Amino acid sequence: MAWAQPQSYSPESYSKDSRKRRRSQALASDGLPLPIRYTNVIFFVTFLLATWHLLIRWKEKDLTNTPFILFNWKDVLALVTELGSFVYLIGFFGIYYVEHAIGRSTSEDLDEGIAAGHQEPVLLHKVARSPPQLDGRTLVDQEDERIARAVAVGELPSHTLETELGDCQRAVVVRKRSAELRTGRSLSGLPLDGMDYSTVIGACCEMVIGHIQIPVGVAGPLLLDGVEYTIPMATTEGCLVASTNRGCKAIHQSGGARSVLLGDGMTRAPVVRFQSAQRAAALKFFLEDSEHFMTVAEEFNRTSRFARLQDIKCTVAGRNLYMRFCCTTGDAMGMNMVSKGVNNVLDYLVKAFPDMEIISISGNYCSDKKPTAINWIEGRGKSVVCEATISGAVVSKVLKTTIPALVELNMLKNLTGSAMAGAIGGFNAHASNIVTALFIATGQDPAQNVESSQCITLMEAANGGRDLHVSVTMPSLEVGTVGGGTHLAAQSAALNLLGVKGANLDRPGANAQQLARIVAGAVLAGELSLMSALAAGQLVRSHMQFNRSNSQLAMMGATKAVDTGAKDAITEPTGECLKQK
Ligand SMILES: CC(C)(COP(=O)([O-])OP(=O)([O-])OC[C@H]1O[C@@H](n2cnc3c(N)ncnc32)[C@H](O)[C@@H]1OP(=O)([O-])[O-])[C@@H](O)C(=O)NCCC(=O)NCCSC(=O)C[C@@](C)(O)CC(=O)[O-]
Ligand SMILES: NC(=O)C1=CN([C@@H]2O[C@H](COP(=O)(O)OP(=O)(O)OC[C@H]3O[C@@H](n4cnc5c(N)ncnc54)[C@H](OP(=O)(O)O)[C@@H]3O)[C@@H](O)[C@H]2O)C=CC1
Repeated sequence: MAWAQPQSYSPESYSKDSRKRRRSQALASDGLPLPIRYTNVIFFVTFLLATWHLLIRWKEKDLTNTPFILFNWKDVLALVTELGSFVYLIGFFGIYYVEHAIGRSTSEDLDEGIAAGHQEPVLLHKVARSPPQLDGRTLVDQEDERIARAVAVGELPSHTLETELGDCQRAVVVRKRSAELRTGRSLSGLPLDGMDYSTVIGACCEMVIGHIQIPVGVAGPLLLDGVEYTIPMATTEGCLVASTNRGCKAIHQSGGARSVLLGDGMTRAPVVRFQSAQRAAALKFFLEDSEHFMTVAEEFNRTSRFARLQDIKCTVAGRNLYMRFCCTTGDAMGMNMVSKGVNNVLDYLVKAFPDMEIISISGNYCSDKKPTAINWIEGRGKSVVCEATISGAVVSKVLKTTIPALVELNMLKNLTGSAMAGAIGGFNAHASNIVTALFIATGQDPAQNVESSQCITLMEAANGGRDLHVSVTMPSLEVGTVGGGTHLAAQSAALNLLGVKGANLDRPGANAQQLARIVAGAVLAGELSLMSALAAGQLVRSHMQFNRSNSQLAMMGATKAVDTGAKDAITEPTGECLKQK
């Protein structure tokens, strides 16, 4: 079996480069969005000038026997400047460099790495104890095969490989091999090459053994709010990209789609318990008081430069209280940010309400990764509505159906059918298809497709029946352009294709909001096309063409042979099975 040659990564060079990069890219503050290296120089020079002026004046007054407390306007200005610069230098310059000189906690390092648009192999910094040994040799000097065997039999913990070897790429090679040895099953189809695993560890995945390939297609151009977008979609469902592409064409030929951002706020809802329902209600009323809200918001906001508390919605169940904190999160999707902020608030609240028992930081009233009515009604992440007016000619020529057929189908399927099924936000044909393909392509959290796909699709005849008005309303689109998997090379390329890569430096949050609009626009295209295919009785035929090709059929034949005969046995020479019985 051909093994990838591990690249060598030096922990020292990582930490030096990253610190330098962070120092050069960090901003002074929200209110002073200049790189910290410039503000440091400006305030340092101002401090020196003011000091120099005051010293000269002091000498003059001494010589002329003028009382020191007689100030002219220049002296007052110099004093104020001196004080201001001093506060800045202590508050920012001092703390910033002291923090970096003494080293920061892993999580803060990670936060800053992400802020700078990079992920760091944070675990690598920690190798500072005596090097681990295997058969009397230091681990790094051992053969990969020997280390893999040690991991396979439990002699060496698998999850410490990155730290012990100080090399993410090599750790992945060794772990993959150890999984083969332990199970006796081949992983030859799982690629190792083509991914920089140092960007994964400490940010996206643990116990890494490779990466999965998902084809990425493009649909479009999608004409949305006057701008053309090429939509990257990662999917294994043949026909999906073709369908979205057709929807984009119909929208484009009808003058484009328009979108409106209705709301923006990520939520986290802890559950706390009291001795009585009365006490639970007391905290609810406390938080509903605007003065208390301001104090709580201060506690929350100090945990991030971007997360800003907007609202707390409380509900009582017996003696338990659920508090749904909602905040803006800049260009990040925001789950870590909102959780960090809520943690701080809980620390504060427990001092004011010592009888409050914190059950969990998440009480499912948030609601993350579950289909719920609260997200559907209140919204979560970005709430977007997107619409288009499709001309009758395009409906018949591009979509191969009629306006009355689409309107009737929408009513009977997306509204009545979904109501009969008891749907929560599932009043659409396949919003999740487009949401998930775009989520995977752009590094979103794929599990959040659950609530992000909540959507109501509406279709009505317009302009006296000559045109079709179509819209999608999506209250819970949870997307970000920084954080999570957005920094990985492939995902970041997809964001770049859409023109929303990374943080928006001029208007923090604008990139993530734009991404949400694009997702809604692509869903509109997908809805139009699938609904048309259903109305025209085209669905099965199109899937036979794009989703069950000849090569697929051949593979299905092969699967039959497997079903009747040999199991998915190992074919690669992976050695004997070392699985512990
Ligand atoms: C497949 C089509 C688009 C053919 O549709 P068509 O109208 O026969 O195709 P056409 O050859 O006349 O081409 C029309 C346009 O479609 C696009 N198009 C056409 N072919 C391609 C292609 N190969 N690659 C890229 N784009 C393609 C392209 O824009 C093209 O214009 P052109 O560029 O030629 O000027 C149509 O039949 C269709 O949309 N079918 C529906 C498929 C679909 O939406 N599948 C989604 C999954 S279904 C599911 O999972 C959810 C479900 C169904 O269970 C949910 C529920 O309960 O409802
Ligand atoms: N903790 C949880 O309960 C859950 C976590 N997740 C996971 O959380 C991750 C996403 O969390 P999320 O909070 O979005 O991301 P991150 O945890 O990656 O946090 C975003 C970081 O980027 C910084 N940042 C820099 N520029 C910006 C900008 N313009 N706007 C916003 N932030 C900026 C933030 O700074 P600052 O430090 O100043 O805020 C913060 O440090 C995903 O991996 C997801 O899978 C998913 C669900 C639940």
